[in-house]
Amino acid sequence: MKIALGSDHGGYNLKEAIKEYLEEKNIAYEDFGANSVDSVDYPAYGEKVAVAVAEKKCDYGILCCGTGIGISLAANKVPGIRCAVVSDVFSAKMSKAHNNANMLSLGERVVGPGLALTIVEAWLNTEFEGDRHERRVNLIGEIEKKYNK
Ligand SMILES: O=C(CO)[C@H](O)[C@H](O)COP(=O)(O)O
Repeated sequence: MKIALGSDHGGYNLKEAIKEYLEEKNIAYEDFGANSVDSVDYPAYGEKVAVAVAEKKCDYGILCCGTGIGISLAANKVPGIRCAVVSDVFSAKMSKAHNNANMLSLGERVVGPGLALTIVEAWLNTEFEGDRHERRVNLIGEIEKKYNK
């Protein structure tokens, strides 16, 4: 399993903490930046990570910005991406189990590092349940196709 990671300046420190966590767990990752807390614009980082996931260069993507919102909005513009902004463990599990989210987005200004890493662990360790949820996820894909012409 390989994880694509990205952040803006507002999520940089959380991204670094997630890198440490992944290293401890021997999970491979690729860091698409940002590379410091110097101010940058989040859409480029959301896009880079989303493209790596959509093109299957990485299995999953994890994004961080101040709230997790802006960078996820950018990622969700890339076809095939289902990026969930999450700040609790239940939603993290459900975003994978029911929504088959292939990307997770966290807000460094919203969740502390302890909770954020618990969310990452829960998300990575939850499987998509398929069945009726597969039908619904496919319907999301149909909407995407309808408007991406
Ligand atoms: O959360 C974010 C986007 O959703 C950004 O991290 C946040 O907007 C950056 O703000 P600032 O430039 O004031 O540090």
